[in-house]
Amino acid sequence: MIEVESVDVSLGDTEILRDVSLRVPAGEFVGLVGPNGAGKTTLLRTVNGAIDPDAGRVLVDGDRMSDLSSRAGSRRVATVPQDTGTRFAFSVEDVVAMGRTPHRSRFGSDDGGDAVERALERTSTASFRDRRISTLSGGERQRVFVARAIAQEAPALVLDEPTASLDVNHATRTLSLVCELVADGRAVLGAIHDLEAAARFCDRLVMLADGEVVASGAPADVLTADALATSFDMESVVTRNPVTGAPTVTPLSDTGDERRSVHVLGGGRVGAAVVARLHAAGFGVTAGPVPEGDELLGVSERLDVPTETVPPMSALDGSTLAAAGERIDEADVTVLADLTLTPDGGLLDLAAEAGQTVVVEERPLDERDRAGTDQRRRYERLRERVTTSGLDDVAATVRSVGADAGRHVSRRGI
Ligand SMILES: Nc1ncnc2c1ncn2[C@@H]1O[C@H](COP(=O)(O)OP(=O)(O)OP(=O)(O)O)[C@@H](O)[C@H]1O
Repeated sequence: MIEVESVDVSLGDTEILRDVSLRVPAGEFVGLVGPNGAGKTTLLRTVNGAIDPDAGRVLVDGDRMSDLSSRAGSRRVATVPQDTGTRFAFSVEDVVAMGRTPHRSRFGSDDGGDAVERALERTSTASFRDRRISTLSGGERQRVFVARAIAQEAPALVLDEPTASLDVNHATRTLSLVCELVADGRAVLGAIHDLEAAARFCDRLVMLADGEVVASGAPADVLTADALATSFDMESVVTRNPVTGAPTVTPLSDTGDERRSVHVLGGGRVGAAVVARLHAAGFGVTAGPVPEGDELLGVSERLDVPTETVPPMSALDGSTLAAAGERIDEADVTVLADLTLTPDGGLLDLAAEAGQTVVVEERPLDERDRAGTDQRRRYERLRERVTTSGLDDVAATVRSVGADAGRHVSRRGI
């Protein structure tokens, strides 16, 4: 168990960490996220005993790190550093064997058995065991340092950007391996820049900004658009990864000059993505009507996109339809974003009045179970009328919604 209690750290004249507290119980993987310069590396170096805090304390398995000798400290905490560059011409096997140093007696004996062998196997580095570490690629070298940390057999592990130089396959394998080490009962604290990977593999996240903990808890509670805006100074949309269920952060670029105006009819996941894309691309966006609680509303509130709402499950009344109709009239283009076919067809009537229209669908129409035959026919007729001329910029922007999510985007519509 790693316990960080009200730690302050200054380096030179600069205060780097302020009143930082966190706990990593055995069997838990806690991810440290935050912008460059937030103090993640400094915190990890305080946890592994390389830096003594000016105030507060770090305990590992109940003992204060600053009270332990460096040998005893290394038996408690193993580290995978951010910079794995080395000037020395050690072999891979030598580097992994260094993990055993804190376990060796004064006479050089080590009762760790085949710990080095097992670490080489687990990290798939055995095949280049005799190579000089300096001849490996950055990613291969990083795996060797993970192997060294495994060979160290310490109950706590700190990782500073363990996947920074790894390709997507090795990054996933390395983090899966870290999860196995956690399942074995280790306490792991890792700084991870890749927010999606952090959300997927970590049990909890701690967000650090400007030397302070600004959020901590389950990944979905920490990776909110608000917290990301405050800490990383960026607008983003947070959705769920359809495969892993973990939060996915999509940073939005600066909007620049406003382009043409677009009204988005529809909602849900596709509608939310369409609004975010169009807004990011600089279109003047309006949306609605959508039921309160719709996924689109979360995005439009975040981005200040004017959006009509109706109570959930209620029929669309005349004034709501009239207000939405006005928005459509004012817009240059209307996007039907996975339009739900409401029984009363109110949205279809609105869409039918729209001038230039782009259709984005999550599923082909014939898979829609909620649509009655009449609505389907009207929707099909609507699609027949969809214009494509002059829509290139809007269509290109929303087409990527379909491509990104691997979904169907109506060819006829765009
Ligand atoms: N020895 C030092 N003396 C003074 N300031 C330092 C020293 N080492 C680091 N800093 C500063 O402390 C701050 C935190 O650095 P740290 O490396 O801990 O951040 P980080 O969150 O790990 O950043 P990154 O994501 O870029 O790796 C930075 O502003 C850095 O410039």
